Amino acid sequence: MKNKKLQGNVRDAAFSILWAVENKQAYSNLLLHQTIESYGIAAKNRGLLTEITYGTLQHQMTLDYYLEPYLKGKIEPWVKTLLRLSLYQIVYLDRIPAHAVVHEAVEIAKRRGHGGVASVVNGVLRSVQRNGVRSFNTISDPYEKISIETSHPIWMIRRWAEQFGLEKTREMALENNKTPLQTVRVNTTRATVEEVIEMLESEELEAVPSKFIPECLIVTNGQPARTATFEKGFITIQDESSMLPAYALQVEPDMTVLDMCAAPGGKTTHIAEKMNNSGTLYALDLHAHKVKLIDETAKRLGHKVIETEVGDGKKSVERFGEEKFDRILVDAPCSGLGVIKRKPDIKYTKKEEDFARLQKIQLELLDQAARLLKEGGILVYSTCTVDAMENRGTAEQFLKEHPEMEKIQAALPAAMGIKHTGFVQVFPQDYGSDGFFIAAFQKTQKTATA
Ligand SMILES: C[S@@+](CC[C@H](N)C(=O)[O-])C[C@H]1O[C@@H](n2cnc3c(N)ncnc32)[C@H](O)[C@@H]1O
Repeated sequence: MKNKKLQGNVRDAAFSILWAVENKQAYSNLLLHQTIESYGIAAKNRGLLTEITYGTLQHQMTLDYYLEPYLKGKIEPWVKTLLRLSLYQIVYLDRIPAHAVVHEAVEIAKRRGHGGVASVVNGVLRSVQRNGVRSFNTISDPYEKISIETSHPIWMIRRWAEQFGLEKTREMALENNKTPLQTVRVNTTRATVEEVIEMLESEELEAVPSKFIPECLIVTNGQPARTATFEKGFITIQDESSMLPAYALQVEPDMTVLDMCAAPGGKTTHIAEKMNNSGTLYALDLHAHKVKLIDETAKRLGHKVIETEVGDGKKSVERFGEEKFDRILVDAPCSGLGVIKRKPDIKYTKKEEDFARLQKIQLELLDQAARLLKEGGILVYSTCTVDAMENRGTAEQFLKEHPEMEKIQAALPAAMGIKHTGFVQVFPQDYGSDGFFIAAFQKTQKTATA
């Protein structure tokens, strides 16, 4: 394939992102921002670029199922990528005329390949246009049907169905293909929710309060990250589920708190707000470049209690000593299956063997946290994933290994109406937020080895 990009062209830009995701295992969300810059995509076309890129990734397996009967012989992988993104527009986007999609695809095929490739692309897309796409009704296996219909790998569907049932799995997989809500957290140390709504309105955005979390706003129109309200530190971009750990921690001013896996600092800064900026809040992360992001956000928001550090949570007893903290959050590195809506590439890059490896890391981090915690202190373990082994399995294993720790009910906002027995799995379809897991523990006695 020739590397002949066409500046300013939305489809060519989408193609280059999708090809890099597939070919170089690049992350779509990071690439999207870079590509908007490098291609010089006009502001009015950015929404379309996002829609085509994410939509094609979200529906990739479904698109392949639709394409298969039309592909004769061997086809180069990049041509398949081009066909997927073109078919996505024909099948899923009503407002774009099919002939325009075919024309653009043929132009890209000519520029990046040659006349022969262009004629294959033209032939396939015109045949689909004429004959339509096949239905899922001929797929008799229920797991395979959900897998193809919602474009999730079959192992993931089987695994979820075994853990949560087929119906819940289907609901979750369908939800994962929806556009995520845009939510922001109001910096309550600086302004009230009402004041922030007014500020956003004065910048021509529309925002409504969430039904579940008092400081959460749902932005229904506009880009909050590009506002003065954001720049001046009145809001943080954060998913609603990610606002739960700061509640579960039950922090109070003047406490000593550790956020063990803190970057980029979404939860650290929320905890600082709940501490009303009084006390000490250590924010640790393994990666220096990510710790910088916590510093930047804390500065923007005007938070003074946060002490950032680059360090390995697995060695944090060595660093801080035992029984030092009133509260600890372990927002652990995880498989991320709760954020598929935002990062659809996760569906295709995760492997089933990842869960055991992640569980091992999480248990090591939690083990350190138990030792760092003062008697009577609270530890919250959270992940942005939906997997029973990784979440509940880790929490249960942790309790087995730590008789000094007791499971307690996570203190979550009452409006969420969560009836739980100590561990909370939020599914993406429950509130339209990310899939998320929270477990809270209290230390009932000193660590035996202390
Ligand atoms: C789920 S993210 C944390 C998100 C963060 N709590 C927030 O709300 O913005 C997990 C983080 O754990 C960090 N991490 C991974 N292994 C770690 C370790 N051994 N010690 C400390 N941090 C680690 C990663 O760099 C990553 O930033």
